[in-house]
Order: sequence, then structure tokens, then C-alpha cells
Amino acid sequence: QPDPETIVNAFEAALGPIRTHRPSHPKGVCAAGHFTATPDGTRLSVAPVFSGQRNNAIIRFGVAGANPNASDSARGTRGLSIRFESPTGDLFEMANISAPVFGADKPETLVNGLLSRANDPATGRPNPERAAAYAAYVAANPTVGNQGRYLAANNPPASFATTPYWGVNTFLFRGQDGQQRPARWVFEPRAGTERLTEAQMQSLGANFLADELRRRVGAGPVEFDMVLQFPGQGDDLLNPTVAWPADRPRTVVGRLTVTSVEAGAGGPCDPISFMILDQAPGIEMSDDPVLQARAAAYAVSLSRRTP
Ligand code: HEM
Repeated sequence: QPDPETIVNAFEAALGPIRTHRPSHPKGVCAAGHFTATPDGTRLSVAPVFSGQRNNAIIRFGVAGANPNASDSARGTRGLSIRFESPTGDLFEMANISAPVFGADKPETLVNGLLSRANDPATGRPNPERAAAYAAYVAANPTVGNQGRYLAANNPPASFATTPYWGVNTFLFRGQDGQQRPARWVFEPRAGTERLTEAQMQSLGANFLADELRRRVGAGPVEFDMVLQFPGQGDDLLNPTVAWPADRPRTVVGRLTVTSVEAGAGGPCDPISFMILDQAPGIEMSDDPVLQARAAAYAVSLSRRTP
């Protein structure tokens, strides 16, 4: 398992030094709102965020890639990141994407994919052997392409408010009954799913999502249902490139409400990485190696982009 510095160094090798922006989803807009668990959520998790009381939420919607000027019309994931602040002062954070799967089955795959694109310091060009080795790995492990296939088959969302956002990794929920249950979550838009048409992908341009969200929230709160999905027999808990079948049991565990959006870029989201090292008791990390690699890598990235 590559250590967090090695992981973030690979981001820098492929994308350039991290100075001010996040190396992933650098384009985004900060919002605020609240989250309240349903009675089922309170039953399924003893975490403070699921107490049933209203948590304040700092929310960031983002556009995938490494480019702070990425196009809102481009294929790629959109992000929904949340810091929950419970009335007792407990914090919980998460970063979700608008695809049910990730593009790397293990942290090494992510690192090798980044390094396969990075310029070799000796030649100033990507190293063909590295690129060939990565291509061979992807050919032998085709689930690594699942995210790309999902994004090719599903046009980008028409609004930050009209796509589901998946947590992708498996977490362990400890319920009021003391039982621990593996689960994955998705935030389902109460406004329904709406995607750009091919014509809109050509006509809407690079920057419409943030203003559309401001207008929408100005007219009334934007809401998402947080839904837990539970695995069936044989479902892989540890590989985030493979989604569980849609017919698995689902339970609505909470409602996220977005009530305001920052007027410009930046704001209170900037100093947050949306992945804390201390997981809440009641929502613990599974052994998914991708999940295990995330928190410390996000902390290293945050430290490199924070003056
Ligand atoms: C080994 C796996 C992964 C690594 C090493 C990684 C690394 C990173 C890093 C370094 C950042 C920037 C953190 C910062 O500077 O604040 C980031 C942001 C982000 N990542 Fe990951 N990531 C991984 C997997 C995932 C997965 C599985 C998801 C989907 C659930 C995801 C979704 C996001 C999102 C949405 C952001 C932007 C958060 C924001 O809005 O600030 N990442 N990632």
C-alpha cells in the first residue's frame, strides 16, 4: 500500500505542484445547509450525526479533474462533499461523486495511473514502459474501466441538484442494537435526476453549474435523501470499482437540505478536505484499501495547499 506522501507525490508528478487548489475537484462552489437523520438512520447508526437532531452542514459541489477551469459540460464526475457539525460539536466529513464506482481498485492502481501520465524527469515525456504496464493492468482488470463506461453512457448532470452522488466505498454502520452492518450510501436528489442533452453539452458552455445552483437555492431549498444500500451474498465489499446490484435492500437514513450558496468561488470550504482521519463511532471504515488510503492522503494534500 503506497504511503500518503507517495500518493500525493504521484498527483503532483502528473498534475503539477499543489499550491492553492485541491488536486481533485478544484473547481467548485461552497454551500451551507443542514442534515437530519430519519428514525431508521438513528436506529442504524449510533454516530452523533444520526442522532435525529439537526446537524449544520458545510457543503461543497465540485467538478472532477485537476483543472480549476474545467468545463461544467464535460463528461466526468461531479462531487458532493459534506462536513456535518452535530449539536454536540462532533464533526463528520465525506466526499461523494456522481458515479457509483471509482476508477481505481486499489491505491497502487491510482498511483500507477497518475505516474503513467507523468513526465519522466529524464526525458520530459511520459515513460512508455510505465504507460504500457498500466495499460496491461487495466486490460487484465477490466473493472477499472467501469467508471469510464458509466460516464460514457450517462451524460453529465444538468444541475448540481439533479444527480445522485455515491459514497462509493463501503463503511461499517453500528446500530442501536450493537450490530455492525456493512453499507454504501448514495444521496438521491429530491428534484429527480436530470442530465444534459447532447445539444446542451455543446451550447451551455463551461460555467453554468454554480449560478444555476444559486438561482435554484434562491427559489427554495435543494434536498437530497441519504440512502444506505446493504450488500447481498457474494457482493464485493472491498472493491470500489464494482457497484452492488440495484435490487439490494435500501433504507433512507437522512435528509440533506441546501439552504444557501456562496456568492463567489471559495469560502468556508477551502480549508476543509472533506475526509477526516477520525471516523465517527457508528460509521467506521471498512477494509476497502482505497478507503483506507484516502483520509491520510487528503490530509497531506490539504497541508500542501494551505499556506
Ligand atoms: C486511493 C483513493 C483516493 C485518493 C488517493 C484520493 C485523493 C484525493 C485528494 C488528494 C483530494 C484533494 C483533497 C484536498 O486537497 O482537500 C481528493 C478530493 C476528492 N476526492 Fe478523492 N481520492 C481517492 C478516492 C476517492 C473516491 C473513491 C471518491 C468518491 C467517493 C473520491 C472523491 C473525491 C472528491 C469528491 C474530492 C473533492 C472534495 C472536495 O470537494 O473538496 N475520491 N481526493
